[in-house]
Amino acid sequence: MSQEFIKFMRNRVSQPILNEPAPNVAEWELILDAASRAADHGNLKPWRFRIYEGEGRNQLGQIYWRHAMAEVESIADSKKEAFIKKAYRAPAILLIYAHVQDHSKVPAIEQVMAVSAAAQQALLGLNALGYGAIWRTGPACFTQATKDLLSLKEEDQIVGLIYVGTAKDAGKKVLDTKLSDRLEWVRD
Ligand SMILES: Cc1cc2nc3c(=O)[nH]c(=O)nc-3n(C[C@H](O)[C@H](O)[C@H](O)COP(=O)(O)O)c2cc1C
Repeated sequence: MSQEFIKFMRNRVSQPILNEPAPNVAEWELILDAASRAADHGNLKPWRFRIYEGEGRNQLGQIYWRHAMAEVESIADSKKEAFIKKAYRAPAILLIYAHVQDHSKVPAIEQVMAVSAAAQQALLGLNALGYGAIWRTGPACFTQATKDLLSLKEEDQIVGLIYVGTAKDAGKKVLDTKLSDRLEWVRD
């Protein structure tokens, strides 16, 4: 098991082209329950998950569009369709965000880090059940306008939108990690 698991992690890839099916409810619960075992200082469970699927994706697309209208001066109405379509690039989209609490020992950054760890666990869990996924963000994830449109609180922090489905290209090349350029040992 251990070598297999290491190999599984080592060969993880993101999948940009995603078709049906996406996980069913039981699979989502299994994956997100496992993701909820991410390292978590203070056991705050700062992660929050929201899944957009089916016509629910329209709500997200509308948010993409309304955000663009708020941010870009004189954006043409003809662009609306393209923004809505962004939310239909995968059969399901997992919004993962941190619900950051005021805490004497666990600063906000650590809470966001814990949610980031949960997002990575979710990626691995999705892959383990045979689904493809890609973690996306973008500047729009970090504006108060987006938080308002998503009905998030001011102190919340979006960590990612994970697009999920079944990979079109299951044989995507796994890149070299170039670990040796990034690893140092301190021995004496
Ligand atoms: C926080 C975060 C945000 C990301 N945002 C985007 C994004 O908006 N668009 C994108 O194409 N890739 C984004 N990526 C990168 C992809 O998720 C993916 O890692 C990258 O395409 C490399 O593919 P690989 O995971 O197969 O090596 C993001 C990754 C992280 C960790």
